[in-house]
Amino acid sequence: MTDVQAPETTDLLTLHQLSVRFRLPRGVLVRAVSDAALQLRPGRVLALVGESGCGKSVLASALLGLLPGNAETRGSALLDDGTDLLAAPESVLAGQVRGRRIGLVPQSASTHLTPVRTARAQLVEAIEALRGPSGPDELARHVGLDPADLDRYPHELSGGMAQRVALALALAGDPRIILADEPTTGLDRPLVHRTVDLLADAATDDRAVLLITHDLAAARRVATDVAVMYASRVVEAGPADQVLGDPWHPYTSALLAALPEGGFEPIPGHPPSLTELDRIEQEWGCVYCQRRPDQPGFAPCTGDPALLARGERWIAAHAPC
Ligand SMILES: Nc1ncnc2c1ncn2[C@@H]1O[C@H](COP(=O)(O)OP(=O)(O)OP(=O)(O)O)[C@@H](O)[C@H]1O
Ligand code: NI
Repeated sequence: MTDVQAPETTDLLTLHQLSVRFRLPRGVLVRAVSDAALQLRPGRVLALVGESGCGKSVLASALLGLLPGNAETRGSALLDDGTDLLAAPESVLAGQVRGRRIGLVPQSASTHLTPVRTARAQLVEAIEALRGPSGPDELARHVGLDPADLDRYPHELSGGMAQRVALALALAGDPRIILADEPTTGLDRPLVHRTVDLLADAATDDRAVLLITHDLAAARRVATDVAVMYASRVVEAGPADQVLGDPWHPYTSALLAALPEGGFEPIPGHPPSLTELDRIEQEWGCVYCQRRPDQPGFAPCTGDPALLARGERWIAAHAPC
């Protein structure tokens, strides 16, 4: 009898020490992403959360090869076929990655659509350009849209319908990864819920979803995994229920305390300037220590932000308490 082995789950995307910095005039360096190490797995929704300006969108742009000319990258971002998104030429990124391997859900579905053409015309164009395997009606049904609604112009679509069209467009090239950067900006709470639920449904087809958001409540609703980013670093990552239910890093606790159900306690102070991180890390060990030096029981970290891991969870810099 032969042993039956469970199939290995392959990560669809693996980030190794991904770093991005921007070179500004007069030798100033902006450290936007520092040593990010993350995995996207089929069937899972990874929420990347953190305050405005911590580097979430820069990380997304790095994965899509859409960084501006003054950006420098280090590390790697490997697709399951070995393609390194940081090293691939633009011809590969444009022809094989964007839309085909990674579908992008825009920040604002309604403004993303061309106003003078029906949803169907735009979807058909995307399917043809990406040589997608599904027709427009099939994609519409897949995202819970009545195919007849594809014949509407964008201004005739409700917010929820526009979101569904945007997701259908992102799925047109049948990508295994969906990347959504702040897809709920400006939406009311019920539509936020419907939008993230729709993304979570996309993950159930063995896709991976990377949901970038500063809406922790939305992340909690659908994420299977959470990565918390602060001042360019992922400071804590792991299964969503564990990270959000029992945070290890004080920054994660602080983000949760700022939610209505956490008591609306704003995080004191401000994140540091991303041009100052080298100096702050040298002085304080970790940048979050510098923000909250007066917190009771707060022992500043020393040395580099070494990773502490237990099972699927890990944090940087702060020992789990
Ligand atoms: N081309 C650039 N040159 C210099 N700095 C840049 C450039 N692009 C982005 N940055 C800086 O990188 C940092 C990270 O920005 P990013 O947009 O990734 O933040 P974010 O976490 O996505 O915030 P938000 O939640 O507001 O979208 C910011 O301080 C931003 O000013
Ligand atoms: Ni610290």
